[in-house]
Amino acid sequence: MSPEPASPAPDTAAPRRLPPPPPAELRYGGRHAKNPLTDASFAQMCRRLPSVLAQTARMAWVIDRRAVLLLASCQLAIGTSAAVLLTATSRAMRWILANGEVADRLHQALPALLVITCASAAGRVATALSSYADGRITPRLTTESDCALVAAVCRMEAAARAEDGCADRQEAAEMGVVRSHVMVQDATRFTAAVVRMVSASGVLSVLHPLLLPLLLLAVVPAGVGAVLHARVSYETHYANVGDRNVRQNLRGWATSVKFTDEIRANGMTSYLVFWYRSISERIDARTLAAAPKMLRIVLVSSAIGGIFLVATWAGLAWLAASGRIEPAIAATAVVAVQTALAALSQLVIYGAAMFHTSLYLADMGGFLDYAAERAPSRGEFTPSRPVEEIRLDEVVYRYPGKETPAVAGVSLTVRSGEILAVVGENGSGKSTLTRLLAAIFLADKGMVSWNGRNVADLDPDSLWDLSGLVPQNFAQWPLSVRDNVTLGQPREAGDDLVWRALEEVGLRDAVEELPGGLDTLLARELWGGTELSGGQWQRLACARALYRRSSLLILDEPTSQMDARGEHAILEEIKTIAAGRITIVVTHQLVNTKIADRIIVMEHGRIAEHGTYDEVAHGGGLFAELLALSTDR
Ligand SMILES: Nc1ncnc2c1ncn2[C@@H]1O[C@H](COP(=O)(O)OP(=O)(O)OP(=O)(O)O)[C@@H](O)[C@H]1O
Repeated sequence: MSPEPASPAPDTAAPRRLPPPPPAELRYGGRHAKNPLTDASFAQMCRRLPSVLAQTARMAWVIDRRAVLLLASCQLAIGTSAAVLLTATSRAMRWILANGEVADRLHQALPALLVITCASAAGRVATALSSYADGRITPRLTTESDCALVAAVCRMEAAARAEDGCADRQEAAEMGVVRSHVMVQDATRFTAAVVRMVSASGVLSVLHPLLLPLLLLAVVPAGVGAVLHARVSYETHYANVGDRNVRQNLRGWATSVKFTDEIRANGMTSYLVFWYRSISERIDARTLAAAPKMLRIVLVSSAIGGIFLVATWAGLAWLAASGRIEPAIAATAVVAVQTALAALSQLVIYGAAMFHTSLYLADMGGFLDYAAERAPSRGEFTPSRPVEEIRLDEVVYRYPGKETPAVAGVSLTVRSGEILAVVGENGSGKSTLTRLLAAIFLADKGMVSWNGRNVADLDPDSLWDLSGLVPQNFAQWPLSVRDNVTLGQPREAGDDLVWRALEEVGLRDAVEELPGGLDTLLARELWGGTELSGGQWQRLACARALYRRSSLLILDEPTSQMDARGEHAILEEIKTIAAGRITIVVTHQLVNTKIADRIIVMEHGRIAEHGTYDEVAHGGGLFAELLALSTDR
């Protein structure tokens, strides 16, 4: 007897591990937008400040006019109190430094001292009121910017979101929202500094014309330094946009409860931590590389400013020592120089901050314009109800950046009451076809029409009012069960319709068992939330589409996670309600296509076969081959 052939030994030796690959290098700079700093000169940057101020004022004015008026009055009060304070100081000094009895001199100086006290108090009150006004504007300003950004992204054409660089632009725009937290505060402090500086300079010029130019020379280098500093900082930010976008995305995935199992059971934790750290360190490296440059800017500008400041004090000492100004005037000049110096420093700091903010606001404004240009610019016709017929004529659609079209010349007509099944191998264009049928994408070539009218001429909101879609990757909204079904569009019949939709997908019992019934929050990661199983979530996604009772119902792999009972229930329901609507079912479960009146088989973006179940199952083509493979076990 010949020996049994030895079966191959199981491969028990663990393959040698290699170090994980570093995260891909992503660069935003220059490819998708122009760095605004490339050609910006210092003068151009300074010229930008009034427009930033005006932009801030305009944005704030829309939000709270009274608070803006209060802010403006406070700035005026702060400036006036500074001027009054300096003038009164000069008067008080004259008496205090005069000859005579101390009591007499103090008595004479008393009115001026009282004015100083009142001016200081008024200045403080105005400062307090101005931060109150800022507190009234800033939160709403940030909310407005944030909401504008979210709305712009939500309203863009779906196809535009796939454009190269769209996500990076969006990430850059997010920084504009972050900076809107400080823009009013920076603008307020900047204008307060301007007003205070003007008052102090006025007083100083009156005291001696030489003092002001010297003082300006002391602060201008700091101003140039601060703006150059902001420029380097923004350049670093700009270089980091791409990496920050990816990091932010990966952070969401790595820390989401939804992927906990996959990350752990596939041993991915260390890689994710390594990946996150690597990309963070790369961002840090760019930031740190800019630090010596920033240090040089600060040191050089401070040194030049310091030399001029010493010259200012020396000049003042010389004027006093040579008797060119009285000691009382010299004493006032000391206070005025200090005041003007502090105001100028603030002016420089907040001017640079505003300039810095203006760069981020420009990114945000740029993105909002970009998104507005990509908002649906379709016609305004309202589609006639119900949708009786959808027709595709030689429709072609290619994703941005792809060589070949995902749908490459499809002609098709579907009518109300019909169930159309779409099958085909992965990547053959089934989901893209459903996006074209639902007018989520507009055809690059050819035409999709609803009831004879080109979908490009129809108002998208009224059009989508007539459709219901269960996509392949449906959302698991962190909302209550009720809101997950109604998607924020409750009907007059109230919860009855919600329960009916849940019943139709066989989810009623499970929802009744939830602690809060329809009110249960479906988000385990949120306090008080609970979670459904994968199949239950899919049933809920189907319930959403059924609840809409729409003229067009599209189900893309609606039962892939369901048990046989759930799948059967849903297919039965689809058949029951098919009479009043167009139903499109995309599926890889070929047996499920038996419920369809017609089947189309997609291959490389085209319809390869087309007919009833019996016709395609026995046609000897791709469908028959796939069917045979699905039963070959
Ligand atoms: N957002 C996108 N951006 C770029 N290309 C895309 C995008 N979505 C799909 N594609 C490409 O379009 C082609 C068709 O994809 P589609 O999702 O329509 O296929 P499908 O038949 O639904 O596949 P599956 O059975 O895997 O769901 C594929 O080559 C795919 O890579």
